[in-house]
Amino acid sequence: MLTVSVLVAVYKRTTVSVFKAHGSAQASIADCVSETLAAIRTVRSFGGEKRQMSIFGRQVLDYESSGITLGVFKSINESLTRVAVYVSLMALYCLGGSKVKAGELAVGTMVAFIGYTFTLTFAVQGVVNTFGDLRGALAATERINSVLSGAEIDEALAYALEKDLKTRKLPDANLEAFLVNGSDKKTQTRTGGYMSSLKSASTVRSLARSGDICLEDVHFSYPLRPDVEVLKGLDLTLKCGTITALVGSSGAGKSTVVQLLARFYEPTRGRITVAGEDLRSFDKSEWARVVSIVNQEPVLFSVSVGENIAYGLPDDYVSKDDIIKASKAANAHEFIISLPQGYDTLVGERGGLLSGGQRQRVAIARALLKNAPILILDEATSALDTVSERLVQDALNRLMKGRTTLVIAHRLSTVQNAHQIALCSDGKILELGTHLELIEKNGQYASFVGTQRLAFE
Ligand SMILES: Nc1ncnc2c1ncn2[C@@H]1O[C@H](COP(=O)(O)OP(=O)(O)OP(=O)(O)O)[C@@H](O)[C@H]1O
Repeated sequence: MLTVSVLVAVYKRTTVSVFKAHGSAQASIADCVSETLAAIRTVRSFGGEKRQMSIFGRQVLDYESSGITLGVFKSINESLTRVAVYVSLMALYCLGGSKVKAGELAVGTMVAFIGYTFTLTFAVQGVVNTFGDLRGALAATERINSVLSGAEIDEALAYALEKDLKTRKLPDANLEAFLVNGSDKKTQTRTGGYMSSLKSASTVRSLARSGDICLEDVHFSYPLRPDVEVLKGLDLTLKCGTITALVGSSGAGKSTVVQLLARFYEPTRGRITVAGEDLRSFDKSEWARVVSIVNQEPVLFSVSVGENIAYGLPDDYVSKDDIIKASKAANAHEFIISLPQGYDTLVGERGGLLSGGQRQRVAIARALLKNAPILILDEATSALDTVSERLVQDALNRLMKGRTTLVIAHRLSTVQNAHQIALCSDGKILELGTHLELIEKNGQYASFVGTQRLAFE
């Protein structure tokens, strides 16, 4: 038994790295598949199928070889354990037999002893096997912890989610008990403190409806590149209910402004306010309810068209009439009813069964249904056919009406129709005014329009 215990200790030390390698080989395969499928259009457009397949093949082979190493370790452990057990039994038979022969031990006692030894042996073997599984689980947990320890807790989001969980009934009582009561004391104290300083949902909505949005001396560096300042003291006011077009060369920081407005990140210095209130005093999930984002490549989920539109209000009951109303305003109703199952037609992985223009109109319908007072629009650069383009533009015009809109503009028509144009360059706003004002100024915007005119049109 002592031998077995020593073997268990040795096994514990030697197998950690083998379990880890096998676990990470498995994770790499999953990463490769999900990443490839998520970016399947890009893979296709670059003819990268073969490359992705060879990466996948290499990872499967790595998984195979780490699996074989793990199998060898497990077999050695099993063999050694068994050898140790049977050697112990043999010693027991020899020693017991000689004692029985010498008349020092009764046969019954020896048989009972052998019986107990077998029971003990199986129990120890069970422990060793369970221990092996435990090693695997510990290696996986270590990996999860290393990911979690690298991520900073977003207090605003943590608070918002926790509050949401407490107010909503979850279908599974165990899940609810785990999620709601699972947060530790430290988190509760921290979010409790945070909670008291947050504005209510109705205040957020009314401020967003009535106030200007101001970016005041905003500095920002991405967490993964803290030494590179992307925004360097950016000032910009988005007047309530008007359209601001943001233009600038690639890498100027336009998308970064959008990410800060959406509060995917917070400014490293400076602040963003709405009606004079710092956005940081709003609960992040409440802020998300007052901002709609329509991207160049809208993300649709692989459910029905109707469900994709209803996703505009994921927590509310949305009637079919509301969905149809939003679709009509987004010029999407006609094409949706011509689909095989109308609003119940599945759109496929990331909306792959719809055309680019159709996907955009579904996304616009979703935003119309959400009816948020602030709109962020990343205008599509990819060319649509003339009819589709007109339908999308028409739907967008309806969507922008009366909302505080920031549009990353790629078309001359959008820029011309905007109430103001902000030219972003090297993380700052360099020029601000209407199209005519900036053309008259004959500065960077004028030359930008001159050189990019074809791209705009
Ligand atoms: N997640 C990120 N982590 C680190 N750096 C980033 C990240 N996203 C963007 N950047 C960097 O920030 C700078 C500004 O990028 P941003 O995407 O805001 O530019 P942009 O004006 O929107 O460009 P484009 O018109 O090409 O989309 C770039 O130098 C870019 O490399």
